[in-house]
Amino acid sequence: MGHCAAIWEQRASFELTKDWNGIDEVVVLRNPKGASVRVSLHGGQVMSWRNDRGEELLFTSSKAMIFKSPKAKAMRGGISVCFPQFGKCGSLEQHGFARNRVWAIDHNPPPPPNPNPNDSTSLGKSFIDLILKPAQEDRPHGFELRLRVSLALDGNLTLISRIRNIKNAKPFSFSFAYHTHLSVSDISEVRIEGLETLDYLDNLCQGERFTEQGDAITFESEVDRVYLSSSQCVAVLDHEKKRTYIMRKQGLPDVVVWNPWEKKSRLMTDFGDEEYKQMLCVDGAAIEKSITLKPGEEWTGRMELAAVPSSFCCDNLDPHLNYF
Ligand SMILES: O=P(O)(O)OC[C@H]1O[C@@H](O)[C@H](O)[C@@H](O)[C@@H]1O
Repeated sequence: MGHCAAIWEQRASFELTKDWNGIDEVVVLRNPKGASVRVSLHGGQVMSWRNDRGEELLFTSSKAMIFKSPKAKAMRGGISVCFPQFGKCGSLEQHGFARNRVWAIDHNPPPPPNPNPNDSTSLGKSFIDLILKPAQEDRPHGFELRLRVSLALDGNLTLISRIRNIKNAKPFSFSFAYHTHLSVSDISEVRIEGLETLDYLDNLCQGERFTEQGDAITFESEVDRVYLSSSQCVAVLDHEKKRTYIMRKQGLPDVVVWNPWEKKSRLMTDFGDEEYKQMLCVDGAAIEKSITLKPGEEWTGRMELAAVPSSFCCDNLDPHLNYF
């Protein structure tokens, strides 16, 4: 294993390339097996995650508007960062400003505050560190948001966000989500495991609280829910593709599940009428209980995604296990 890691580290690299429209920079991470991840500096948004067979694992709308100016909205698809607000719960634009801003590459990120000796976040991985600092008018103002996006040798994608309240700033509170658009073969063939029996807030019923009735979640109409206090592991099973996405998370107790279904899809200008069939949003999030940071404090939210053959899941997945 040590030998493999050494070879991998020599080869680990990322390329910095210009986006298709020549305006926004995109970082491309590759692993030696051919898996890749593309991250835009616009929004710190993950735009693509491909496995070693070149299959795209994230959904992007064919009508997605690619950022055409620094003020452009987030692209419809991939994984975007919702900060400091989730949805419309606050005075800011939907899902906060972080996904609409141009981030910078962080060439010298500070070490994590409480390093875990077993944490191999950077070991054997290709990664990029990005940073977002507040604009003059931003509230909260005293934050620094760091995002590490890494691609492992096994093709797993990990996002680690660290939000710090800088010294001498006022305490502030925020919500957070990794707005994750998974690519699925057919939404009616998909089910989510790991959220059974949980309470959820239903955004289609003014945020009213309900309890899931104990079955895996399947889809036959619009869904827009925030599942509360979930375990660290959630699985999305795609029967037709025989593929399972496994989401492991830390610091992100909630899980948003969203599919606009037919009627709402038609109202979205950057989304095809039929594309709801090929997309499912499952977001690792901290929404119900907002996070509060005093000056000098830091919060970390980590989400790891794996895409494995479904046979792996049946035999090996226990959503209640601690995978970290
Ligand atoms: O169009 P946006 O801003 O990316 O949001 C899409 C959806 O994102 C989900 O996370 C929300 O729960 C939905 O309410 C929202 O409609």
